[in-house]
Amino acid sequence: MKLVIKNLTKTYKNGVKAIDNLSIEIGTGMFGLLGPNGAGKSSLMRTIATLQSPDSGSITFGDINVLEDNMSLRKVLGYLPQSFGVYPKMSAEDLLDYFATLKGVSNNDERKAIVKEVLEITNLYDVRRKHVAGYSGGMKQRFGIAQLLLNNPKLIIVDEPTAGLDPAERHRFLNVLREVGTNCTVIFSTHIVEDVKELCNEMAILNGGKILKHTTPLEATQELEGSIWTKIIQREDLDAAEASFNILSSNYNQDNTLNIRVHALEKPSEEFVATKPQLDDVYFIALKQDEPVLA
Ligand SMILES: Nc1ncnc2c1ncn2[C@@H]1O[C@H](COP(=O)(O)OP(=O)(O)OP(=O)(O)O)[C@@H](O)[C@H]1O
Repeated sequence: MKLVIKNLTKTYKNGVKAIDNLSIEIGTGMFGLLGPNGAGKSSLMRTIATLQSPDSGSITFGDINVLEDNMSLRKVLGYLPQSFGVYPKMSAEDLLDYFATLKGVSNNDERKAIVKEVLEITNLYDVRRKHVAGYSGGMKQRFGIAQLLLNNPKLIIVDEPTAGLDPAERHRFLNVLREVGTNCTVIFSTHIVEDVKELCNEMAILNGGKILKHTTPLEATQELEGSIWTKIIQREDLDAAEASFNILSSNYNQDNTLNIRVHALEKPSEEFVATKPQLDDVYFIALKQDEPVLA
């Protein structure tokens, strides 16, 4: 089923335009919504999840008119907000059983089966009797996925789920999401480029409430083939290099020199070496091109 968003706009009471005439179509699979803090990712996700209304525009999911028929969308929606709040001192198993009851699964055996299934998918079965309140950050996020799977959603929205997770937990979480996302639409927001690279078959870069680019990670990096260059410079030469070249990023080497990455259609100068484009380059170029031009 396809999610189709047309001309969506949302201005908050304080005058911030968080979504700015945004249009996009998202099909089945893992979709990464990448953008810096304040880009409007949460505003967009809350709007799709029917938790807030836009000022104008339309959203449809398959044949559901999302803005006019909130309830139909909620039946097929699984949503994991940025912060899930405080958990009661209940075991994962009991809490999921409770959530399943709230979601209308009244038959005992049916409830037991679905709770077991979601615990297995999220790799929490072995710790099902532990209190969720005592879970690590990564386990809590996986529990968040377990609860949203209870109603067998067709559209899953997860808002910056990897923020604050250590590398091992992040890896485990992404694996769970990958498995879950094989036959439904998953929209996953993040400011971590690596998340999108590892997980998503399609992506958009969002800034200032607008889609700057809608692409696939593969296409986006292929487009830059032959236009990314690196050079090692002395630390004190960075300002001069910034004035002369279109620097996308710079990394310190152990000897205190810097490795700069530059975007240019032709070799910027003799000492530069061509290098393979990365998804970070795509992200930085999109954001740079969106910067206001100062007079
Ligand atoms: N309820 C609100 N009232 C007023 N302004 C808001 C509200 N929610 C968000 N904003 C503002 O709207 C803009 C977009 O915020 P949003 O949270 O959607 O971005 P984000 O990309 O999710 O960022 P983050 O990663 O920091 O959550 C920001 O300038 C933010 O301060």
